[in-house]
Amino acid sequence: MDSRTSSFLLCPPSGNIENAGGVIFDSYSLRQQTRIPKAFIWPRSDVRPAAIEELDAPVVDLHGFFHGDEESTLRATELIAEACTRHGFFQVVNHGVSDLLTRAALDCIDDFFKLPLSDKLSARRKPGSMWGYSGAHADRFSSKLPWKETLSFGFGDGGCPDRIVADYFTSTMGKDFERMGLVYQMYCEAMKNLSLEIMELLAISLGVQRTLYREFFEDGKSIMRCNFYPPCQEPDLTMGTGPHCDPTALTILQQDHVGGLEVFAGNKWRAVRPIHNAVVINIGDTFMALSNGRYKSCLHRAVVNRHRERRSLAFFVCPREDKVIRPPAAAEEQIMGGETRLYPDFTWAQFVDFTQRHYRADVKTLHSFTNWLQSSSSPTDPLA
Ligand SMILES: C=C1C[C@]23C[C@@]1(O)CC[C@H]2[C@]1(C)CCC[C@@](C)(C(=O)O)[C@H]1[C@@H]3C(=O)O
Ligand SMILES: O=C(O)CCC(=O)C(=O)O
Ligand SMILES: [Fe+2]
Repeated sequence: MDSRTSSFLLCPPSGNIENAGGVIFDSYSLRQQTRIPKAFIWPRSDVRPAAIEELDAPVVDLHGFFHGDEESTLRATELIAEACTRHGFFQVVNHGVSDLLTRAALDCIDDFFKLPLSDKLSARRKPGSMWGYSGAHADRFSSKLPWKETLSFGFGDGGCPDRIVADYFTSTMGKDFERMGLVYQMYCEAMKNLSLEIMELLAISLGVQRTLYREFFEDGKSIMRCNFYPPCQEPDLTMGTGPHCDPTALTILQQDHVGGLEVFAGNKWRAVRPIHNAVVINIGDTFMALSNGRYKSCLHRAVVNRHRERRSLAFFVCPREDKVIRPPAAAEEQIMGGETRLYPDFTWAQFVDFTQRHYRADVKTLHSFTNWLQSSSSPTDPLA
């Protein structure tokens, strides 16, 4: 039998495990095989060509902005405007997130993903939920499986006091995870605060009222995702995370020092070298729609390597689910500039539902969603 057809159903000491949604991914047992299963092999067009050059994107120093220095703020917003108009990607330093907290959040990735599989499965994502543990999304997809394990959970809906993350860890995984829950509770609070500061910079860079996007997003419920990418014996055949634009509005990504994030810009894949004390900011589909396409949703992917594990923390900023995504009326002139609308009105609830129940997010999610919305509401649709 071709070794690639061997099932990657884990055969942990406790024997086979079937979950409600299909097979389970156990990177440990997979790594013992000389070849990766066919389900993890991606089309050549997704994996090749490898990135050779590095991405030339600004590293924006937030120190002056945080201290009310108007000239430094203006410089920051000019760098942001140019980067977001081109490829939707920049990095920030002096962002105010404690290095100790960042290190603790990254270390907790190892603490969780190195647990025995049965412990991770106690937190496995349940069908219909975005929260929980997932191995290669093997319970959702049957091909183009990403070589990664993820742990996702929600943060904040404006309610106070917000202990939603800390409570999630203890209620789902038990008292032993209380510290991990507190670390991620504090990390998400820091990410939310930083995201609202970035929203102010985005508003200034677009020439709209400074608090416009802060107010739009401050009562939103964001999504936190811990990514763990095991080493892979055939790294050139698979993807850690395939080419995609984030459907959300803004992503704050903390990567470790290993490297693997790539951005498609200037008609080629470019490597994003990790910068110590910097975090990545990328524009997502929802903010591209809010800006009527002025700011680009960043096309990116994550590759894996043969020898080193890689970890990343992705904080996905979302608006409240019922908020209508359209260029704000108060900024009509600055955003639209007399141009026509590129995208129909939609709510975040509709879009996220599309990515979870109807469509696997990829390089053209917003375009596919727009077509889906319009076809399902067209008068010819008998179900309309
Ligand atoms: C709304 C979302 C869907 C995904 C998580 C996220 O919160 C933002 C990024 C999306 C994703 C990472 C884009 C690539 C494909 C995907 C399936 C993945 O590799 O995890 C996407 C996430 C998802 O769970 O659908
Ligand atoms: O791990 C990375 O560097 C990128 C992950 C990513 O793009 C995502 O989770 O949406
Ligand atoms: Fe992403």
